[in-house]
Amino acid sequence: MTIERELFVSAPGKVILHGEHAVVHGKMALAVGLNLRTFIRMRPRKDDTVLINLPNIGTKLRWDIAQLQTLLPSFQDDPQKLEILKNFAGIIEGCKDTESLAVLAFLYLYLSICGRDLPSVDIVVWSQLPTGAGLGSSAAYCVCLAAALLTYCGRIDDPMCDETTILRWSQTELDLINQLAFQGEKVIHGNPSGVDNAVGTWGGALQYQSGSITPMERIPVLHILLTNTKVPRSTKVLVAGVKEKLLKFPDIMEPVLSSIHAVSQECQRVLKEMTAGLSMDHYTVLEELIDINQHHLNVIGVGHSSLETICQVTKSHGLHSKLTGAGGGGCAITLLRTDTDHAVVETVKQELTNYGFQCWETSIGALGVSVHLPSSLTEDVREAFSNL
Ligand SMILES: Nc1ncnc2c1ncn2[C@@H]1O[C@H](COP(=O)(O)OP(=O)(O)O)[C@@H](O)[C@H]1O
Ligand SMILES: C[C@@](O)(CCOP(=O)(O)O)CC(=O)O
Ligand SMILES: [Mg+2]
Repeated sequence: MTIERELFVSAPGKVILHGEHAVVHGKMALAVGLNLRTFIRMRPRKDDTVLINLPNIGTKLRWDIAQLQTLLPSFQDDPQKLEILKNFAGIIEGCKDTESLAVLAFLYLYLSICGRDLPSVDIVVWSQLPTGAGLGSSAAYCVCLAAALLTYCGRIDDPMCDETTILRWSQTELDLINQLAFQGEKVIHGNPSGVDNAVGTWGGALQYQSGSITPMERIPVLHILLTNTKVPRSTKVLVAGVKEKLLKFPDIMEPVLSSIHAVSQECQRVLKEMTAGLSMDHYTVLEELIDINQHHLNVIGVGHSSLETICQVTKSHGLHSKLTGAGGGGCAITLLRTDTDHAVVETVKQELTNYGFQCWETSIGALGVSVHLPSSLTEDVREAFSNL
């Protein structure tokens, strides 16, 4: 039974503190939810069509449910036949970004495997996250779609059972959302580790390794400067490049990935120690780990001159930075100490902005995937959706 009301769902972006790329090869990553979110609004329709509006990638189109159903036989044979979905998503509208629509088609058709009818709905996805910048926009998109579609078709409960503001699902339901979102990430990334959709689902801070998710119950409030180089890049291409290098130089690359794993472990130990009593020595270790990991990420081939500029500018002011996410451009994080002079931060932000980068201060840790009452949405989100 599909729900017959407007549904608002959101999921956070993420910052990987340590472990990007190594986590694809079975090492540990530490990742935290980011207070920039992706939102999906789903409204019932009665005309057997699906209206899709994805303003962040400039895509707006309509599918007939009947068109989707023509894909079912081949999809049910082998859901991994993603080319069918990409062709469907691409040819129908000549859309430049078929991955997003292929994810949508994939998740829609997955509902049929659950024995659910394909609902006729109006879907709008709008994000506060820059896409393709290393902040997990793809995962936030997949988590929102998975949660909204599973709720809409009644596969998981509608948490909006009473009129409170932000509600969430049970652990079992969150597991299902995460698994389906991971399938969506495979369409976009090709070979994702699953860390991004895990953080999008559960939020907070977590340790991730080979599918095992360990929430980091208590971590200190870390302030970071997030800088977007605005250099576009594709996570899928970068992940494939690291795999190629690993196959070409296994004896050289494996020790580097193992060292990144050790950096993640040491960072986790220090963060835990900080919750028992914070000292400036802790920050010194965190800064050393950032420098070591950034060096390793350059060695495995995912650095970029724009990221090096961020490292040099911040280092000239005594701050330490590393890329976050797939690298090759996108975003970097800079650790701000509790005793970092605000004037220094402002100077650094100005210098980085002069390079054309976008900077914003934030703190780590954000709520995972959530349902919202329209009245509980913040003004900027309400304003964005009012025009869509
Ligand atoms: N809000 C959105 N609407 C539609 N598609 C999105 C959105 N956010 C992300 N995507 C999809 O995810 C892709 C970016 O994923 P990726 O390369 O992994 O970068 P990121 O670091 O942002 O996760 C986009 O090209 C698009 O296909
Ligand atoms: C590079 C990687 O470790 C993180 C990718 O993050 P993003 O898509 O750039 O936000 C890939 C993965 O873990 O799936
Ligand atoms: Mg991604």
